[in-house]
Parts: sequence; C-alpha cells; structure tokens
Amino acid sequence: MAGEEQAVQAVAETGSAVPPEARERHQRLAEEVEEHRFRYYVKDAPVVSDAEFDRLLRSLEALEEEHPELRTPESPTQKVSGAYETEFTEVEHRERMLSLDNAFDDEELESWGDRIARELDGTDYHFLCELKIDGLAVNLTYEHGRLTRAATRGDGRTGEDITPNVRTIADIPERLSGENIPELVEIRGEVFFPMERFTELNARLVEAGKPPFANPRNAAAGSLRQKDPKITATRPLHMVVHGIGAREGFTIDRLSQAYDLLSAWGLPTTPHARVVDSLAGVREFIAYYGENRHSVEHEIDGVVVKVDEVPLQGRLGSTSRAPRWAIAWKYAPEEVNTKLVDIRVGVGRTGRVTPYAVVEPVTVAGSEVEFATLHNQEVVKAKGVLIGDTVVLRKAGDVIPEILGPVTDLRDGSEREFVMPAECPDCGTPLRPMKEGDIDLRCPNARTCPAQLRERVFYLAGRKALDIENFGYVVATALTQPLEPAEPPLRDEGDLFDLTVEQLLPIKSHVLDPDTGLPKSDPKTGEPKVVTFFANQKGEPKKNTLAMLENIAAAKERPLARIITGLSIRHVGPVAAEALAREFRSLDRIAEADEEELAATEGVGPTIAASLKQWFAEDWHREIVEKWRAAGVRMAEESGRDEGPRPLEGLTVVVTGTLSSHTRDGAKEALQIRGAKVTGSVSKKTAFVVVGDNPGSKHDKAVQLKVPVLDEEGFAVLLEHGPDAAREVAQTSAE
Ligand SMILES: NC(=O)c1ccc[n+]([C@@H]2O[C@H](COP(=O)([O-])OP(=O)(O)OC[C@H]3O[C@@H](n4cnc5c(N)ncnc54)[C@H](O)[C@@H]3O)[C@@H](O)[C@H]2O)c1
Ligand SMILES: [Zn+2]
Repeated sequence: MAGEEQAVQAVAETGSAVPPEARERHQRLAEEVEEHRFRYYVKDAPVVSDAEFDRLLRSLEALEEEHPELRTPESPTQKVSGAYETEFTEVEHRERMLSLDNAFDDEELESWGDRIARELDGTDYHFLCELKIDGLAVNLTYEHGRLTRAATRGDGRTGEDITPNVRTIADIPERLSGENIPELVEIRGEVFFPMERFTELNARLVEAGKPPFANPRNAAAGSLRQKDPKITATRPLHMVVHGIGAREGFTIDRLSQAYDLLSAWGLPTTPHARVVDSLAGVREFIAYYGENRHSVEHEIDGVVVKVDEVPLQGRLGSTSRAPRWAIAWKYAPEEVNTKLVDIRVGVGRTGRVTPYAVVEPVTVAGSEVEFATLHNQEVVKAKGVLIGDTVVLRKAGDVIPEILGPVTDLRDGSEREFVMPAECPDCGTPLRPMKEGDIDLRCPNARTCPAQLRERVFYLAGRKALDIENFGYVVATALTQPLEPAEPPLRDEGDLFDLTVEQLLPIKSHVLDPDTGLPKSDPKTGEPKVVTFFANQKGEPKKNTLAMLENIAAAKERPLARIITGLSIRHVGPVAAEALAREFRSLDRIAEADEEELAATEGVGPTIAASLKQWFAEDWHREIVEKWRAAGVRMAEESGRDEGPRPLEGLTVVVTGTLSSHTRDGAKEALQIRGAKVTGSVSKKTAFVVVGDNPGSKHDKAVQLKVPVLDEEGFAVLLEHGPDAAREVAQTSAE
C-alpha cells in the first residue's frame, strides 16, 4: 500500500507531523480493511462480521479525524471499495455507484438532518424512508427498454459484468413493459437470497463437497458472481430496486414517484417505502421496522433515508464515497461471529434428543448467547458446521439463537465432525426413532430418564398446565435430579402432590439452564453452582418453599383441562385438553372412551386419539392418575362450571397487554367459563377489547374500528355484571 508514502507527503505539504505510531496504526488498519473488503466483495467469504468490519472502518475514520493528514484520497474511508482484479470483465458505470454514510445513533441521524436543513434552508423537501436490504448492489442498464448490461458495484466507477447471471433472475425483466420507455436508464437495486432457503443451499453444497456459505448475503453474492450462469439459475435470487443512475429521455422530480414509474415498467420495487416530511417521521419509520424487522420478505440491516426531491439531491451532491442526500440508519446487528466450541445433545420432555451448539459466549441483540439450537443431526449436517469452526451466529428478535453457517476460510484442519450419540446422555438408554423414517431420535426410557422427568415436571408446573407459582426450572431440577439425597423426592410426577417439607430441606442441586439442561457455573470459581434451594442457612424452610407447597396444594383445584395438559400426553396441548374436558367432562371417561369416540371429538382427531389410547395403556401412567386422585386432584369438570349461566355467550373478546388481576391465560379462562369466545385479533365483530399495561397494536385497531375498550376495572365489570354494564364503562373512540 502507498499509505506510508502519502502520509510522508502529507507531512511535507502541511508541515504538521503525524506521530509515527499513528501513521503505523493507520496503515495497519487500512490494510486490514482492504483485506476484509477483498474477502467480502471478491471471495464472497468474509472472515469477520459486518459489525466488526464497521468498527474497524470507524476506528480508521476516528484516526483520520484526529490526524486529517492521514485522510488521503487513497484511504479506504474515501472509497466505495477497492478496485480488484477478478475473473469478470470490467465495465464502466455511466453514473457512479456510491456507498452510504451510516448513522449508528440518533445523534448522528440528527446531525445529518441538521445539515440537510441548513443546506436546503428555505426550500420545501421530504424524506423518503426505505428499508436497507442486506444483499449486494447491482446496476442494470436498459436501452430502449432492453436489458443490455448488468454489473456489480465494484469500486463505484467500474464493476464486474454479470449480465448473463442477472438474466437468470426471474424478478428482473428482460424488457421493460408499459408506456414511455426511455432511451436509457440505469436501475440500481439489491439482489438478495431468502433466509428460509439458505440452509437448503448449504446442504446441497456440503453434499457436493463444496464449502457452504456463512450467511445469506454471501450466498447472494456468491450465487450471482458465478462464472457459469447455469449455477446462478439454480439459486433462488430476488431483487429490489432502490435507485436510478444515468437516464436519458425522461426526467424525474421525486424519487418516490420514479419508483411508481419503475414499477409500471415491470421492475421489482418495494412496498415498504414511505415519504415523510420531518425527522420525526423518519424516527417513526425506523422504530416501526425495528419492531417489525422480520415481517419483511428479505433481511434488512437498517433503514435508508433519502431526500426525495431529485433536483435537491443534485444540489446536495456527494463525497467520493457517498451521497450527502442520503444516510443509512443501522439496526443493532443480529449476526456475530463466534467459535463453535462443542455440539452436545439435550433430552426433551417427550424424550426427543436434540443437538445444540455450545459457543464461545458473545453478546448479540443485547443479550449474551452461549448456546444455539441445531434441531437434529440432519440439520447439523445440512449447515455444514464442524466442531471448532468459527461460525456466524444469528439472534433474530425473540427467536432462539441459531447458527447460520461456518467461516470455512478460517479452518485449520483441527475441526471435527459431530457424531450423534447412540445412547441417552442422561440415562444411558440406547436411542431410537419413535417410528421408522423419523429423523428425530428419542430416549425410550420415558418413566425414569431423569432429563425427561425434569422436563415433564417443569411443564406440569408451568403456565400452560398447573401454573404453580414459585415452581420453576430450578425446582423441577431439584425435585427430579438432586445431587443429594441419592433418592429424588419425585420418582415420577405421580408424587407431586404428596411432597412434604421434610423431603425438601436436605436437597442440594445444580442450577440448570432451561434452554439446554446444562449446569450454570459459579462466576467466581467457574465450578457448577450447587444450591440448597429450599432451606435457609439454619436448615429451616424458606418462605418461598412454604408458599410453593401451598401453591401445589391449591393447584389440585385447577380446571380439568389444565390437569390433562399437565400429563404430558403427546400431541395433547392446552387446546386439545380443553376440547377433551369440554366433551368428556372427566378423566375417567376420557380413559374409557374408545379411539373412534375420541377421534370424533371436535378439536381432537385421530392422531391425538391414538396417542391418548397409547398413554392410558401404560401401567405407570395410570398409576400417576390414581396417585393424583388419592391426593385429591380434580378428576372431573365440576358440574355447574360449564353448565352455569353463560352471560357472555356469543361475544368475542380480545385481551391485550398485561393485567394485574389476571395472567393472560387466567383472563382467557374467566371469559371462556362465562361463555365468551377469546380470539387474538380485533375485527368489527369483536365485542370488547380488554386492555392492560403496554398494549400492542390491537388497542390501536380497536380504537380504529370503534370497538369498546375495557381497562382493568371495566374488565371486572364485564365479568361480574355482564356486557350491558361493561358497555357503559367502556371507552370508545368517540370519547
Ligand atoms: N464482514 C466484512 O468483512 C465486510 C467487509 C466489507 C464490507 N462489509 C459490509 O458491507 C457493508 C458495507 O458496504 P457498503 O459500502 O455497500 O455500505 P452499506 O452497505 O453500509 O451501504 C451502501 C449500500 O446499501 C445498499 N442498499 C440496500 N438497500 C438500499 C436502499 N434502500 N437504498 C439505497 N441503498 C441500499 C446499496 O447496495 C448500497 O451500495 C457493511 O454492512 C459492511 O459491514 C463487511
Ligand atoms: Zn434418557
């Protein structure tokens, strides 16, 4: 690189000396940035995450801020990217293709907005907000309506000729259709690879002995930049248009209006763009898509804000790297690179054994991640990851973190393949598929496999079943697989209602992570944490312990549907349990019913019916029922519960937000007992929307549709005095 020479020259010109350490650091950083760009743009196989790359570039910018002499035209901060020799023919863009400046926080957005306001003082202008598509930029040249050339961005002046490859993309018309087709137009857009097809592609590559891609954006770039367009044709690539370059034979005033024109010509424009007239509107757009990032058909990594008036864009101009009339707001990255330390297996409630990834802890989307799901052994193979790989880890919203793919360029040969164990890691029983052809392997030792029992007990106490307070994962662990005493207080869930405080006090146990079933460690010693969960230091029961026992006793009275749910019968979740309870009204009648009768029940069907018959055929399952019966657990729907007055019969109600008097399920149940139907979405037919704290869009919808809205007090009125009284206290949008 010529960095050093230029730095020296800069000193000569300005006379001010840049400290040699700064110059060295600058050169090192610049080389690093160049190397990453090469891997990213040419090899389609970066070795660091985008966030890490952005940080590097920012440090370079910061250094240049401090020592402006270092900011030469050759610096990577001043260029769109490097000019690389590749196996494609170089083609010149008629108009430069630029990158974008970034805003990583509101201050940066604001200072961009201020600058626009200053420069356009006294002029009327608008902001066009668009999604920033995570793909690769292409430039399509249409002459007299015919696609004559397609190119990558390259260094912004010259790109690579990928015309034959682009012709294989179904979204991109060969000929523009409609009216007023111009002599010439350069269409800029982003080509992307859909996330949901990504693992499938990697599976095919691995099968063929080729390196898999690390993420969908690399897959898009790698698929498009194939020497053989036949390969590109097999890849599910899509495009979204986001700009216009050179044009002849037509003029445009507003970019947003140009999109309508392009759409009319048959080009794939986005439905998500919006014109707003202030930064406040921009912020709203950013906030909305921050929340709804995954409701869009492609991955996004931010929002692009542009001045909509094309003549004003010209007035604002560009730097060597980016236009001044646009800025990219970046969302928090959802992808990071980390090390895949190990692949282990966990045993679930129904005995399903699933591999999961143990990774070097990383922070992504605000939380620390140590584990990621891998679903089953086929998925591990399909993703092409090896133990020891650096991998791309993704955490999207509330979804459990997943591994996208390996960074194969960082392999050193020490990586090894994952082998699915033949035996249950918790009880040693040989694993097998439930039935022939199943991919999932299961531990068949349902009754005494400690892991399965722990998961069943946790589920039994959980929100969907008995909803026992003070009874979480730690308790489920302590009761089913304590370190001490040797004999766990629960041999199976039949013992739950017979627990005594004397049994609980001596228990010592690990604290397990509910996602993986692995012991958490003590941050000080690094050893697995051991806790005496139920007794205080004096060996007396803790307050929570006593409360828990009371809560367990109270749970005997739960509605029949919850008791059924708690039995962990395969395929019988809360909805099926509700249907069974409604139809049969007692557990004994369900046990006695024949398969046909069960299958004929609305909301049950043949799969569930068969599963119920199988479940009741096991001796130890029937023993659980008998133990519960002996302990006084509800075995039948109380007469009157369903037959009593149903004052809300025929009404549809929606509950949103958090109520202090009821859990969400509790509120639902209280409504259903009284005959109301509870649904998840608001429509004109909704009778009431019950709104707690932090309600979502359902509240807005209710206001919009003028559906009566009840706050917590109004909800109580509805339950106690019925719909007419509730209507009187309801708020409607008229007020
Ligand atoms: N991981 C690595 O090693 C590595 C190396 C180089 C670059 N990168 C990543 O690549 C990106 C940098 O590339 P960049 O210079 O293209 O900058 P950028 O991605 O920040 O922004 C410019 C690009 O955004 C694209 N874009 C998407 N939607 C758009 C829309 N609606 N309107 C306008 N443009 C839109 C365009 O292709 C445009 O060229 C960064 O995310 C960076 O982290 C990563
Ligand atoms: Zn087991």
